[in-house]
Amino acid sequence: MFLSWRKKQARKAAQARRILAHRTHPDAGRALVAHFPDALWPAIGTVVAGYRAFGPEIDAGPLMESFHLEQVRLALPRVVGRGQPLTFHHFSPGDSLIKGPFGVEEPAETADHTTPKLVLVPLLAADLRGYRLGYGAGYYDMTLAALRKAGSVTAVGLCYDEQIVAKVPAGRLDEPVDWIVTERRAIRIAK
Ligand SMILES: Nc1nc2c(c(=O)[nH]1)N(C=O)[C@@H](CNc1ccc(C(=O)N[C@@H](CCC(=O)O)C(=O)O)cc1)CN2
Ligand SMILES: Nc1ncnc2c1ncn2[C@@H]1O[C@H](COP(=O)(O)OP(=O)(O)OP(=O)(O)O)[C@@H](O)[C@H]1O
Repeated sequence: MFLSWRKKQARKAAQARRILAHRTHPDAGRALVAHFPDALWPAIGTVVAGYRAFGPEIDAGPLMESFHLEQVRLALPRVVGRGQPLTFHHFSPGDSLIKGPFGVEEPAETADHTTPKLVLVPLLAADLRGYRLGYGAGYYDMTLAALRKAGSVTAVGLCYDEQIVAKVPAGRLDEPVDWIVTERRAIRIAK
């Protein structure tokens, strides 16, 4: 069956599961911090891309705040347009943001560009091969492909434990994450 159709079905099931998980674990974003692996904990000055949680996404805020307190440089993505990778821009907690497509908050176009070494990726569903589903626009696939081509980057998917499934439909263009961190554990994806 066509991959796009399988992804659409998987996305539907995953959306329902994520809403339920979000309701069940209101403190999950804080629990993530405790499970973030020491081996990945960024050094002072490292650029880390986070995200502003939208709807039932697991909250990356507490993890980003912990990084900020340790002088890690935070960045957030901006949607440039369909078929184009996201761009990353410096961000500090308290900076004003604007509403982008879907109502996701983003830095203004004028905010300084940066290239992250660590990217926190919001997951809709993921499997133990690191394959993931997102909104379906391919933005993170394109973005990770571009960052990986340009240099070394670590992609850490964040999700509720219930979002991990046996197998996510995946194809040639899908870029797996290197780690998955949930409110319960951290999983290193075997290479
Ligand atoms: N929290 C969070 N931030 C994120 C993402 C995410 O998944 N979660 N993204 C992960 O990709 C990017 C934003 N992703 C988007 C994916 C699709 C559309 C989209 O389909 N927009 C419609 C119009 C929506 C509307 O305004 O009604 C369109 O372009 O047709 C927009 C943003 C960057 N920031
Ligand atoms: N590296 C790429 N270059 C060009 N197009 C791509 C690339 N990666 C994915 N796409 C396209 O993006 C579309 C959506 O991809 P996919 O269904 O994998 O989304 P997703 O992984 O759920 O979304 P996202 O990456 O935004 O979270 C597909 O039509 C796919 O062909």
